[in-house]
Amino acid sequence: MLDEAYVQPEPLGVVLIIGAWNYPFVLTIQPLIGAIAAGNAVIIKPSELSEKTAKILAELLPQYLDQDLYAVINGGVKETTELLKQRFDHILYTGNTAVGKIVMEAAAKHLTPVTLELGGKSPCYIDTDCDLDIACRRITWGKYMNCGQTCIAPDYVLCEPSLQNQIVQKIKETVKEFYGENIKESPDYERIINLRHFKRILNLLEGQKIAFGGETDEATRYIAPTILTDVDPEAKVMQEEIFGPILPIVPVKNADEAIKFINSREKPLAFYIFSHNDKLVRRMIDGTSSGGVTANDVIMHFTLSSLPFGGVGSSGMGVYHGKYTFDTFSHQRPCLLKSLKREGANKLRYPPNSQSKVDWAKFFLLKRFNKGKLALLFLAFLGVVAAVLAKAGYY
Ligand SMILES: NC(=O)c1ccc[n+]([C@@H]2O[C@H](COP(=O)([O-])OP(=O)(O)OC[C@H]3O[C@@H](n4cnc5c(N)ncnc54)[C@H](O)[C@@H]3O)[C@@H](O)[C@H]2O)c1
Ligand SMILES: CCCCCCCCCC=O
Repeated sequence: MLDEAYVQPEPLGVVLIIGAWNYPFVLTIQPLIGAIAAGNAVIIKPSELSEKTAKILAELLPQYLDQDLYAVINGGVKETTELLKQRFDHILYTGNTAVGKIVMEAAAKHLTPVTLELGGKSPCYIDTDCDLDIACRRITWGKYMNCGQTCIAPDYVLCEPSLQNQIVQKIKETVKEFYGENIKESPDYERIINLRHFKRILNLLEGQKIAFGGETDEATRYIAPTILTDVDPEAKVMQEEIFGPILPIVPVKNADEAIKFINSREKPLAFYIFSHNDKLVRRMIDGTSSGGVTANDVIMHFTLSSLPFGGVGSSGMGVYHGKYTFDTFSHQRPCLLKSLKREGANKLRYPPNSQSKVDWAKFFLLKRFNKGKLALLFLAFLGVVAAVLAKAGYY
């Protein structure tokens, strides 16, 4: 009561931010803002795959920020491997899980804490009690945005078999509304980042029942918005994060089977559920685990700076966004400021020990007062009297 106790956030020191290519600006600048706010020096390593953004970041940042404190280092695996040999005070890495393990291993050599923003297969459950038109519109937006190359895109849909054909039909209509008759000509429909990823995604289509889309063009790395139906949970397309414009629909009997399905796999970065039934929404949230959740929409939890963003299990560790970025890049230092006066009150903890000291300690630790509210009130009263006396200098 008489001492001062507070938490003082302090900068960690030098922070390394390694970005991914799919949203190369936001995935480096957003953490940078929080790291600067928390008082750190920062090294940014943008992804070499989005080479033009990497170049422009290296050109622009030194024009606005102190070059001694904030540096951009460009390069690929070789340069990043060298960088990771250095000692940092925190590393925030965004990218795939395999490289996440490499980053964590390198960080462990210096006991450097890490925030790993990884990926995974984010499921999307559509309930029968749902406005299918709106659900399919929102899913179409979140799945085909950036050509499916979004960490929190709904990876696959789980629904009762009776919904499957309606979902295909409604997504098909929405794709036409968003991108027109000739999707290839749409200025709003993107392409796959490179040939390696293009081939990887095509490989996932092998042996699948294509209910919509499926057209591809290697020369421009175009893959049409595609839907697969009656997908076998063991199929290749269900074993890895798709990160492309392919939406598998896996029929399940009901919500309980969907929960079991989700829980039998690695913890995803996001979980989506569409339903009018609030109780079901809560039950599915309580019965599963994921980095984040949006109900009756997709992606949008990412946009709220009031919510922490991050993965769990194989989809990552640690969080950022808004104040959470500041916290991630700070040490929360607990400070207790005591006075050198009132030594009498401290005698209880000094030897020689005695039963009476133990009894008094129990008294102050409230052990005796867990039964009656009256006793607690009495103790609070005693505390106030002691504080007043101490302030007045009697103690
Ligand atoms: N959680 C999130 O916020 C988030 C955001 C975007 C992407 N992702 C995930 O990232 C993945 C896609 O990104 P990616 O991994 O293809 O991006 P990427 O290829 O750009 O790699 C990410 C970063 O790791 C570096 N890197 C690559 N190989 C390395 C190695 N061997 N050693 C050290 N550093 C290395 C790259 O230079 C790059 O800066 C997906 O799984 C996606 O879900 C997650
Ligand atoms: C309003 C929509 C904003 C979408 C931003 C999504 C960024 C996802 C980062 C992971 O890939």
